[in-house]
Amino acid sequence: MDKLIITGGTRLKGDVTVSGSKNASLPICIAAILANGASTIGNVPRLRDISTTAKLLESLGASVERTGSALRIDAGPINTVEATYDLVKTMRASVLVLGPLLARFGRARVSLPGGCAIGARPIDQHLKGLKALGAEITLEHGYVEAIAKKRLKGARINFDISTVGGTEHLMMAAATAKGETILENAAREPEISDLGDYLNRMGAKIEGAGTDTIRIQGVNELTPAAYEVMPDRIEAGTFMIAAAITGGDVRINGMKAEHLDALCFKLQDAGVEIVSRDGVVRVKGPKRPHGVNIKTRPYPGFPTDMQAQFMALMCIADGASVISENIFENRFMHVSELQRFGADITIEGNSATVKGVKKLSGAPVMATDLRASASLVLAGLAAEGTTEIQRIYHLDRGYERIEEKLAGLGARIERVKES
Ligand SMILES: CC(=O)N[C@H]1[C@@H](OP(=O)(O)OP(=O)(O)OC[C@H]2O[C@@H](n3ccc(=O)[nH]c3=O)[C@H](O)[C@@H]2O)O[C@H](CO)[C@@H](O)[C@@H]1O
Ligand SMILES: C=C(OP(=O)(O)O)C(=O)O
Repeated sequence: MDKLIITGGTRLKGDVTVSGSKNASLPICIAAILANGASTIGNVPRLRDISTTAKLLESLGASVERTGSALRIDAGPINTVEATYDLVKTMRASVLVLGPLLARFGRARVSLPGGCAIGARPIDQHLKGLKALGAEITLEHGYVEAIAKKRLKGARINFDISTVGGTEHLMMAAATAKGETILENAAREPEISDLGDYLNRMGAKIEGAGTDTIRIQGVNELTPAAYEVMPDRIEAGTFMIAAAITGGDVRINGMKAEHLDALCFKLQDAGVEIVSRDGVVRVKGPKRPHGVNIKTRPYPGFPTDMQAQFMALMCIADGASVISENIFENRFMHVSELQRFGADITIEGNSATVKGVKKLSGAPVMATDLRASASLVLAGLAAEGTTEIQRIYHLDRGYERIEEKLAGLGARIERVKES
């Protein structure tokens, strides 16, 4: 197992380029199942979750080849409709194969994803929607079995809560259903619009992706298509905080600033300078940020996937901040690790009060989930002395070559094999 060793205290400076979005690549690669042929998906990051997706698609019979940042996914040869526990347990998004398999083959058997470090994460909204489209669903031996005796049929589906995966899942399943589907109270994350654009490129008729009402006119079939995935807004946000927390001056290339408005406003409130021009976002950190409160919300609110990283920044703020997590019930795993750096944080219910300290000091810590790991890297960059982060396989799920990119900005960071 690899670990990261960081010697903190360097102001980051220079240029960094954002990779393709993990959270858009996953549903888009899975949507390729819907066409009987080969789609080429560009700007797909090299990440552990993407290798898991490739393995999952191959386990169904598809062929997946990578050339540079593009994946060619030939879903023509798919001959199995079962996604096993071994694959689904390592990546929750695997459950999204259920709808496309059901739509194309009339049946599917997919392991229940179960909970994970950040919460229980049920899929009731996904299943409610598939049932509304006419699927018969049974749960047995830890698997969801779905059967559609006839072609799925369009329906009006009102989500009880805002769910990104649920919205994506039903867009895929409804794309080839008979008639019209209307998704109400749909999630509005940019990755949903990206999936909608890819599906439309395949011949789907989807309007309103990115708003809370999505209208889908079912088509008879989808055809393979080429597509370029959007930039990763969470990776971009993480680099913004890396600049802010080190008092650095970093130019971030290839990001879409408009996807990160909520984060940008909060960073500016904290005293961070942000200038966006010609597709480049320049971020200059203050001597010391001010304490700022945040509440995580579905898009366009403050993203839960940036909560841990923002908390790392608040650990060295001048003043206190209250950070409320409203999306996942257990997304404060990083708190006990940040405390090892000397951070002053107390948790009450779904809120953490962070009293900024002047300096963090490097410490041995352990990564517990993807964004928690990113917060430890950020704290390590700001801390005095050396930080060792173990279990960084979590980080490799979502950040492409993070140590190389940070080293390119002057960070003293190296990956070593754990003995
Ligand atoms: C691969 C991917 O894109 N992952 C993102 C996606 O996860 P994911 O799609 O799993 O997140 P959801 O938006 O579905 O979950 C939001 C909340 O709804 C709950 N819920 C969800 C579905 C359901 O059927 N029932 C239910 O109760 C979840 O437990 C959670 O508390 O959106 C999250 C919220 O922005 C992000 O943190 C993840 O990075
Ligand atoms: C929680 C995340 O991913 P996933 O939904 O794949 O667990 C994330 O990207 O921060």
